[in-house]
Amino acid sequence: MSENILEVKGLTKDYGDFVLDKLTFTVPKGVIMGLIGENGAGKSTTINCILNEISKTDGNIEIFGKDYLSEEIEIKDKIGVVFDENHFPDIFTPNEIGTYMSGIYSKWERNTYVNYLSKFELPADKRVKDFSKGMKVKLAFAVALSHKAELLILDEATSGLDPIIRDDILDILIDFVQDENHSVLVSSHIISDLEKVADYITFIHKGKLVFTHSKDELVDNYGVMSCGAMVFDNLDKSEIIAYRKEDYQYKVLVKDRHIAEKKYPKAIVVPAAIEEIMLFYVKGEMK
Ligand SMILES: Nc1ncnc2c1ncn2[C@@H]1O[C@H](COP(=O)(O)OP(=O)(O)OP(=O)(O)O)[C@@H](O)[C@H]1O
Repeated sequence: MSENILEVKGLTKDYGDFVLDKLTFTVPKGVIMGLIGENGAGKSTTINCILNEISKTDGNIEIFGKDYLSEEIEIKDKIGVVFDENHFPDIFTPNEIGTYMSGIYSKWERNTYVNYLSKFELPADKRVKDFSKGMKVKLAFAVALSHKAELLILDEATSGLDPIIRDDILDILIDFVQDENHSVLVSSHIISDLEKVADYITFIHKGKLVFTHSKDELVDNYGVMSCGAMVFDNLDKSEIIAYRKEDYQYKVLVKDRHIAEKKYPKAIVVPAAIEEIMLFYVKGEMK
């Protein structure tokens, strides 16, 4: 059995004016993979292709070592999904949704579901149409976490939640992957949340993969160097990912801050936060 829960190889979706272009990344067992990118980068397109909600133009996707298209029912049974919009018919109550889900998922756990409804303070007998947006998302989490899923796929799911419940959800995700057999693929604009919990980060920009790295590798190695024009002019192009010119100095994103520190003692080099790395790639200039 593969050590990867999800393998995406050369995934391409051509919308004409937008192309998700030969995206390749893997989600190993036991990890939380954060998917980042600007608005319109292609995160939802990637997730929708993975879930076969839209058809791909090209490429290969394997989940649990299997081709989605040939074993969709078995695979869907083991995936918990939360989007930022409501999944459930408005006229149902959480109790009715629980009954319905027990017929959908082979490993539905009513007690777990009832416990999550209580933990998330969701009224079991109120219709979903009268729920707030955050309550609907919490309900989707309760369902996703109550059928012994092995893979959670969350598309911008936590953005509408308050910081307290978001923190609870992050703890739940960390717990979820503890047994080393479960994984999470989570897209989010709240990069600080991903910084807290993700083991890997996959970054898409304008439909193309920028990188897929372990978070430790990013945090340990990437750096932002502040320097004057003289140092900047002498920098080797190959050492720089991108730079931004400020009033009196240059800010430069470097892949290996330890090398930069030694080589340019006059410059100040600090670790790069993931949000900064993303900003440099999207808004920075290349030398
Ligand atoms: N059904 C569609 N037909 C044509 N183009 C589409 C369709 N769905 C998405 N797109 C295009 O694909 C591109 C990527 O959109 P996508 O929703 O994947 O981005 P995203 O990274 O999830 O963005 P956001 O952070 O804003 O949610 C956009 O240019 C969008 O217009």
